[in-house]
Amino acid sequence: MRKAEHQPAGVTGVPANSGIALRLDSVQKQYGSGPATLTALNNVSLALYQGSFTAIMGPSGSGKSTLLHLASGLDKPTRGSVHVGSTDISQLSGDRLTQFRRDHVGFIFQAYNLLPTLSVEQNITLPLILGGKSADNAWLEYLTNAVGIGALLNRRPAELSGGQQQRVAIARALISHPEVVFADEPTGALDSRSARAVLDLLWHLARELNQTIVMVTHDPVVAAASQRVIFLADGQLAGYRDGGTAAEISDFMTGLEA
Ligand SMILES: Nc1ncnc2c1ncn2[C@@H]1O[C@H](COP(=O)(O)OP(=O)(O)OP(=O)(O)O)[C@@H](O)[C@H]1O
Repeated sequence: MRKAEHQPAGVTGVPANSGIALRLDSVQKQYGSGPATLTALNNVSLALYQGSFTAIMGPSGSGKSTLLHLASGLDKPTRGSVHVGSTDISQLSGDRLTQFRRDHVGFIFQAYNLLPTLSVEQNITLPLILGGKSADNAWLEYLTNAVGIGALLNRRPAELSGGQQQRVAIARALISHPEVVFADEPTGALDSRSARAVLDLLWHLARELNQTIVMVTHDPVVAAASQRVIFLADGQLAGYRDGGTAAEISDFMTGLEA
C-alpha cells in the first residue's frame, strides 16, 4: 500500500494534452465562513489517464461526494484548479460550464434517473437533444450493442430490469463521447449478479473504448473491480492501491476509520 504524504495519487506535474483526462491541482473546498468554516477537501492533487477506471473510497464524510462534484463541474473549488482534458473548468461558469458538462462529462447515478415516459432510445439521446444536437446513429447502435441493450431500444424503462436500466443510463452517459464519466454508487441498487455485470461493463468500456471512469463507492467489492482505488480521509488523499482484492481494500478502509 502506498501512502500519499509525499506522492499524490496518479501522476502530477504533467501538462494538459498528454493523455490526462482529469487533473486536480491543490484543490481545496470549504463550506461556510468564519468560525463555522468546514474544510471538506484540503490540498487534493491527482491526475487520471484517459481510459483509466478509478474508484474513490473513504469513510463517511471524508469528501468523496465533494470530490466528485468538483471534478465534474457541479461545484467549484475554493482554491486550486480542475482540468477536464485541457479545459480548466474552475474558470468556467453559468451557461459555458453547463454546456461544457453536457458535451464533455457523463454521469451515472445509483438511481438510474431515466424518464419513464420516454423510450430507451429517447432516454439515451436526451442529453444530445437538450444540447441542440442530433444522435450519431452509428455510435448509438455501437454503444447500445456494446452495453447489451441493442434489442431494447423501443421499450420504456419500467419494462426493464434494474441491471438493464443501469445499462441504459451508462449508454446515456457515453452518448456524447465524454472525456470523463463519473459514477456515484452505480451498482448500489442492483443485486450482486447484475452489479457484477455492470462493473464488468465499466471495465470493458475503459479498456476497449478508452473511456475514463471515476466511481465513488462504499463497497470494497465494487472498488476491487476498478484499476486503481484512491482513498480519502478527512478531506485529504490517504493513499492509493492498484489491483487490490476486496479484502485488502476493506483492511485499508478499516485502518482509515480507526
Ligand atoms: N453543502 C454543504 N455544506 C456544508 N457542509 C457540507 C456540504 N456538503 C458536504 N459538507 C461536509 O463536507 C464533508 C464532506 O462531505 P462529503 O459529502 O463530500 O463526504 P462523503 O465522503 O461523500 O460522505 P458519505 O460517504 O457519507 O456520503 C462532511 O463533513 C460534510 O458534512
